[in-house]
Amino acid sequence: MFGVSPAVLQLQLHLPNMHTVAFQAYENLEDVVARPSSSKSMLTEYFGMNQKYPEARKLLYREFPEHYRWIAGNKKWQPRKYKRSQIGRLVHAHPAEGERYYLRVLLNHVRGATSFDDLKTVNGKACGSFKEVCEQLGLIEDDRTLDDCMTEATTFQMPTALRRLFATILVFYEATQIRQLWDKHLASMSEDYRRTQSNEAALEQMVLRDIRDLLQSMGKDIKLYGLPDLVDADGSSNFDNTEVTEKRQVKVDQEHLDLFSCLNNEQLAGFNDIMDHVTNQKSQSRFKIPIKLTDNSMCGFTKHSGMAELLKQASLIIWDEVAMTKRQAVETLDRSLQDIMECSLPFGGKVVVFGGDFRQVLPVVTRGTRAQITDATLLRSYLWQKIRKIRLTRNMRAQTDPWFSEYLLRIGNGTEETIGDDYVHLPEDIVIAYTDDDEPINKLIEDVFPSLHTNARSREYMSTRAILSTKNEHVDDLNDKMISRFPGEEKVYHSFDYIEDDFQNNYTIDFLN
Ligand SMILES: Nc1ncnc2c1ncn2[C@@H]1O[C@H](COP(=O)(O)OP(=O)(O)OP(=O)(O)O)[C@@H](O)[C@H]1O
Repeated sequence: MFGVSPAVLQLQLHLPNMHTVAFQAYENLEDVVARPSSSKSMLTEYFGMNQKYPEARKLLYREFPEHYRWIAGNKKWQPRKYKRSQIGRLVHAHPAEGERYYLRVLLNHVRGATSFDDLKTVNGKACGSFKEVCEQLGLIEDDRTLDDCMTEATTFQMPTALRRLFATILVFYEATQIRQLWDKHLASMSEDYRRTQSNEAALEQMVLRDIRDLLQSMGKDIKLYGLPDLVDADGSSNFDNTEVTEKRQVKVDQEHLDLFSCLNNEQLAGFNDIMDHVTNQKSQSRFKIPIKLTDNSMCGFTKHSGMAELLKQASLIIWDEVAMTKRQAVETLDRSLQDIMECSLPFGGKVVVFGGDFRQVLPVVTRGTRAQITDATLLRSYLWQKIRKIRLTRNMRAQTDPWFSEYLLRIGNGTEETIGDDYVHLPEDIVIAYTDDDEPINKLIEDVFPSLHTNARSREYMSTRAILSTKNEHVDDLNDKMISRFPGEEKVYHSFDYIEDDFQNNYTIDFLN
């Protein structure tokens, strides 16, 4: 329930010749590269405009969209006839990206650059890198910047993100005062561990171990950086690794354990069946499955990572709502577990429990046919035959309404009488009659959100009801109608784009809004 005004245009940011070029799969790459438009981007054309028009040079790159319109099809900037409120935002660049980050700093401060080389020239003298230009113009200061970077990050990032940032700084920056940086930021980097560990030495070891693992994943050794000694630096671990420690610390609510006594017969039989296969402790998990799935993809953790260790130790893996998961994701986990466990049984011999209902939502296959969607489900996997099926058929959610519960089951099982092939008759009491005006929508809102005006501030009331819709435009329409029924005045919150005396570029736009 919010809007952004004025509209924002994302501005491309790239080093020379590193911009993206779109092409069709069937096109010849040499032809694509030779095409004149392939060498153009928002940034190169911004330089081009500065070469041609002196008035353009008064603007920063990010101010450009307020005065010029980007014509994406022709890849060119065109002066705006009417001033329309659109503002530009340079896409984010992390300091660890090096030159691209410094290019971003420069574009945010230098007006009228006519080329990358022009941007690299200070007082007529060519510099070797964008970083050097930033230093010459006083836009960055080395170690202080790193300290500022960590300090800024502590205000809005979680300790895990801070540890990653610290490791990144070590790898990508030639920081000279690493130990001071460590001492100053250790407390923020260990904040999450502090909840379960009060011993300072042990805390320091926990953070060090994380940093070691992060550095290792970037191909570096923690011993290079002069940090405090790591007790288990040789790998003879006195401690478990982070993933295992965290999961072992998860406390299960008594309330949840007590649910066991309420299980119905089917549920109890299923529970016993599963527990027969499991001896030790439960563990739910996340697997770092890659987004692009192929028949050979593997999970994104290495065999010696914390995640692999956690999976090795897990007695049970639960994967819920598997009906909407592409089978390739499950097959990826199968391959990875076989690899980790060095065992060719399905899932490397681990007990995996899948929950789901194929009568509910199936996987999303973009513009897929019915056959392609079905093919993406676990039902079509080589694994399906090997999976033991436990069926839960009693509807416990609607048990106070046996008629509705039976009705849903009949629809799910395809035994409810249909009109044509696809339509079923809905009971009158859940239908709102359609008329050509706003009346049905108003009635829907009143049925789902009765007395909205008086209840709008109740968290319980607002969080236990929702209206679902098929299209965004309907959602926007419903939102507008509902907001107009809210008590109180509408408020507009403004964000700030820059801090006036921020000469060191400590507060980037992304941080401010
Ligand atoms: N044995 C039981 N006794 C009482 N209530 C139960 C029992 N089993 C389930 N329920 C209730 O039924 C509702 C549905 O349970 P649950 O979410 O576990 O079902 P589900 O099959 O996973 O649902 P979905 O199809 O949405 O995934 C919950 O409110 C739960 O508390």
